[in-house]
Amino acid sequence: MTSRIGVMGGTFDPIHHGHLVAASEVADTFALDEVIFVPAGQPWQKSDQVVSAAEDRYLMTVIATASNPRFTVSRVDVDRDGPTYAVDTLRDLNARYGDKADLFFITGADVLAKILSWKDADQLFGMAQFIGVTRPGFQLSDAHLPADAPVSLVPVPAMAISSTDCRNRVAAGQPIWYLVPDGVVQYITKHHLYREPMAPTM
Ligand SMILES: Nc1ncnc2c1ncn2[C@@H]1O[C@H](COP(=O)(O)OP(=O)(O)OP(=O)(O)O)[C@@H](O)[C@H]1O
Ligand SMILES: O=C(O)c1ccc[n+]([C@@H]2O[C@H](COP(=O)([O-])O)[C@@H](O)[C@H]2O)c1
Repeated sequence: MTSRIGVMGGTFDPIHHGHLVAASEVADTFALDEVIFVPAGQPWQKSDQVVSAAEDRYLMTVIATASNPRFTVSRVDVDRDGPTYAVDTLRDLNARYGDKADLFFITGADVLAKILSWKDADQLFGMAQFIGVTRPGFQLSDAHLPADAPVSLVPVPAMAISSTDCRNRVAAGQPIWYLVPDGVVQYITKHHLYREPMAPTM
């Protein structure tokens, strides 16, 4: 039988409850068997900002998803050298699963609006179905996509949380409890993340 597998790509710096709620809602709506969270290795469209080490972002994603039996984490983008492109992510995952799985690539409304700027954008829609989820402050209609693009637009519970806000709150000494899973708060504290300016990693 063919599995239905969601692919939730992100920088996850840090992963927060907006990511988790979106993945959970899409898994329910589309009867997905699994959602694979895929932390980006080098998110090239964020090259103007400092991004934490991939290993920290990967480990926080593992911690955040550990309690959900349908959630898994892939190292496929973290372990690939160079800028992270979804076309490589989907090629690697399609090579791994072949005909055994249908892939559903999940993005927020802000990211969906930029998808035509991605590497080999013309190939992407043949490699997975795309699911754009609602996100406070962004309009799904901002994504001007080809009429025949395999994109579904899905409302999810509104979570006005961003990784940027979480980082800024930590730097300002404000709490991030309940914005991110408890284990992620503890990881950030233990590893002193976001407390002071970080050297660029790419
Ligand atoms: N609150 C949210 N609701 C719905 N989707 C979200 C939310 N936050 C992030 N996403 C989506 O999750 C994916 C990964 O997002 P990302 O890791 O870049 O988080 P972010 O909060 O947007 O980070 P940053 O503030 O650093 O830009 C993207 O497709 C993004 O649109
Ligand atoms: O393929 C690309 O060129 C591309 C450009 C920007 C973002 N993406 C993917 O979109 C997902 C969300 O990325 P980000 O940077 O918004 O965290 C993640 O899986 C990225 O690899 C992909």
